[in-house]
Amino acid sequence: MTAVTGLPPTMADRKDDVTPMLSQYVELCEQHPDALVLFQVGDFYEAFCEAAEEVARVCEVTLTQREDSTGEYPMAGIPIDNAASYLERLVEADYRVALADQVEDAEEASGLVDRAVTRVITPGTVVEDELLAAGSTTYVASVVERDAANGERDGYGIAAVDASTGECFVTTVPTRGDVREELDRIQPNELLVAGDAPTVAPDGDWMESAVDAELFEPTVARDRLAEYVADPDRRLDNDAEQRACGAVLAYAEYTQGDDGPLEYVSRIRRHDQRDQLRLDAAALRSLELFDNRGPGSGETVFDVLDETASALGRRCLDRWLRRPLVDRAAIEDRLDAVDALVDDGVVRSDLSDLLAEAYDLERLAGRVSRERANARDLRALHATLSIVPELKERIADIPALSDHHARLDELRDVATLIDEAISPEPPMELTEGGVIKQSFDDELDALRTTEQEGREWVADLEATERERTGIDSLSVGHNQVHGYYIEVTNPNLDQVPDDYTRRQTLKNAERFYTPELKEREDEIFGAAERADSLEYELFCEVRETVAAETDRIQALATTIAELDALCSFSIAATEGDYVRPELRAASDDAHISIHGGRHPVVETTQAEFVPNDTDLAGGDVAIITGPNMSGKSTYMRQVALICLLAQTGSFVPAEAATLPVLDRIFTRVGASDDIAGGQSTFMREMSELTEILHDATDRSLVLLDEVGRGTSTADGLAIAQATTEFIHDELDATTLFATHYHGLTDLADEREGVHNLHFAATREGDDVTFLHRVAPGASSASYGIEVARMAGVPTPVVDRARDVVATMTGDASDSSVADNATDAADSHPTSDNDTATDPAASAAAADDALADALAEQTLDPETVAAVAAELQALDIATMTPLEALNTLDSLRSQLDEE
Ligand SMILES: Nc1ncnc2c1ncn2[C@@H]1O[C@H](COP(=O)(O)OP(=O)(O)OP(=O)(O)O)[C@@H](O)[C@H]1O
Repeated sequence: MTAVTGLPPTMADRKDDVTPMLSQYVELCEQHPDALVLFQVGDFYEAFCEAAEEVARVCEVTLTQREDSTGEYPMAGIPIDNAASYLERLVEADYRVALADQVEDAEEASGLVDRAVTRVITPGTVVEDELLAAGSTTYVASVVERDAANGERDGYGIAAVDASTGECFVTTVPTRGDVREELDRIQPNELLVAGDAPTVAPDGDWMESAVDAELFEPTVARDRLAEYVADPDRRLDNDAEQRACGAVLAYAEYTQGDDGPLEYVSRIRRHDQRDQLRLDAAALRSLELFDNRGPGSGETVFDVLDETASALGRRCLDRWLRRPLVDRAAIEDRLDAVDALVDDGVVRSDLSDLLAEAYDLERLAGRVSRERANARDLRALHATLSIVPELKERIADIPALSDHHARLDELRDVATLIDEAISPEPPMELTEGGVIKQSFDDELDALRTTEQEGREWVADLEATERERTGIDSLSVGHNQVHGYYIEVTNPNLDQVPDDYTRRQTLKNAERFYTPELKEREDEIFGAAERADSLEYELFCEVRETVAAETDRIQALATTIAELDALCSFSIAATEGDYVRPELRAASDDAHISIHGGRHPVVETTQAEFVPNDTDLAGGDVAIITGPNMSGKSTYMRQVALICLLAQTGSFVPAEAATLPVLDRIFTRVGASDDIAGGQSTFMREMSELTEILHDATDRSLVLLDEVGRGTSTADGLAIAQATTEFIHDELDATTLFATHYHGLTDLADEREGVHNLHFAATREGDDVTFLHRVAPGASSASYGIEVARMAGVPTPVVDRARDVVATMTGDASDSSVADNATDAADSHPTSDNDTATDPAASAAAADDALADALAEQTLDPETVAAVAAELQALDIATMTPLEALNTLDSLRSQLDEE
């Protein structure tokens, strides 16, 4: 089903013959051709014709038929009071939803109520609290290629804005690969593109939104930016940054109802890739920082570290993990603060308790500035401000937090204003009174007194009139239609005084008013009405005064957020038994030295996690071998994560760690771990490898996990070996390389900086136990068949596989050759064992022998052709390993029969 935006086709056909109300709808639809327009009719947002069908389908609401003087047409509506969940569905279905609200009071409107689009809701610019997860970020981003023809250097300008908090930043990156890396880090919900502008949009989880190319025009963009920063040319690095940033801001303005610049976007930050530890997309993914796609698991590194108490802190932690630091002094500052909080359990828990009372100041500031904050929001702001003095007091004696102490602005003026002006428990509605406190405004107090006195007078009226008239059953009441009345039952009507005027006749009684009651009534309602609207005016004034302090509120939000993130690090460190890493001096090489290191996530899932040491001098390459499932990947990731966490300022899961400040972490996981994607996975693996070989430096950490396995064994090994040699000889990047290519381990003999490490396993009978302990030297057996058996591969296949191994190692008489390969790791803890007893070496020899034998053999060309055709027809990407193994076996037997 194609999406329905703008004017629904059926409505377009009859647009000249619709009621005035629908012609308003037509006009608004035409003004928003890319959005699905929801049109307020009373308490509902309605859509018509094809748009109605779509709303009914996506939101699962009833499709009805509306009939008016011009005919019948489909209509579907969602209740405004409960719109959030429906809007969420529409946005999830990739719609931009334009809300056309009634912008006049229906009772006051003369004729048709005026409507206007007040908000366009899109995945990247949602600001409604109900639609946003607490502590999350929602960015709309855009990427513009630099104009080489214009004398600019190659590269791309990237900008992103979070319309709910006003956070806005730009950066410039040199290559397309870097664009991808930056977008993976930002994780925008929406990416703006324009056909006629040099926008770039790599595939990703974001929704692509086509916008008018004009937004990217250099002069248009610069003019827009000038509304936000004093000197765009100085603040932003180049034309592409300006164009990208101008466009995202224009789009954010459009979605907020096009009321001009967003005041709460008070600064535009520039990120420079060189100022942060760079993580490529593969690293973000495979280190499972934010997303754990592993089977049966769910926790991410973020989850383990997240002990934040507030949404502000959560967002800050997220930012820190996405952008670890490279500035030693800044890292040490954070570590000092965490250290101090680890040492002082009382302050730590007090801080955490206090921070839990902080509301989301970043979003509050956004709402205040957009004039969307209600009285409860201001009270929430006040509640947050009121914890600041105590926060200050708590951290006053901690030197490592002196900067935060100085930055904690109590915003007393704002706090006092809100406290004096806004009722402690105000209603949601702003126009029905109860918002402004007594004694804040004399005129308001006078009006409320008049109202109050009037009501008291009315309350006393019953007694007074009973006495005056002698009618004991006389009562005073009020209803919406007739206002105040005096009710007298029919039997007493003869006692009614002359100044009573009849207002309403009931079955058993008559209702009256007196001139004075009428006068009081006018007074009461007049005063109440004026008071309500005065309250609204006063509220708006207070909100405006607060909005003028947006910068200070945002600065306070940043400080509180940082304190929360630091506190979270200290809690995670205490609970997880982490230590403070020691950073090497800048001049030292990239030597990584970890004692008793652990993987922060895997250790939480294992009853007994085995800690492992790491000692890699800068530029060292560790070739890691070992059976499947023995812990190679976990080990490599734990080394990378320990380095990464240290550079975010966190303590690390180890007994001790002395670490360099890295510039980049690269990870490449061999093909078939990400089978999806269409592109040949091997091709992708190689192009990612290319990036490493171009960009890694002597301060980079490179993790290679089974790189090369997407192609034939010989080619794979050749590539793996050449890669290792290049990294070692040319790049000097510290590298961990997990591989099943045992041939690679020979490199350790040839090159000084190449070491072998292996993971051992023990075997008893058919049972393999993994020790998960890293040891020097190469592993001797791969235990692949054992793992296949443990995974449930049927016995005939396992047995056959053993036979094949046995044949290849030239020992056909012993089908349990794998058993013979007792754990060489235990008996030969170092690799360089005698090749004659090394099954890996004998397997290689067997390979050669088999190849020779095959070469000598004369096979029937027809059979060979048939096997080749069958091989070519295989759709390997969709086969299970078991099917592959069986097919291979059957192909082999066809040749064997020859
Ligand atoms: N140090 C450890 N202590 C305890 N358990 C561990 C340890 N390391 C890994 N494990 C467990 O072993 C499992 C397999 O680890 P991992 O994926 O690292 O193995 P691998 O050698 O990389 O396997 P493959 O070669 O198949 O990719 C992990 O999911 C975890 O449950």
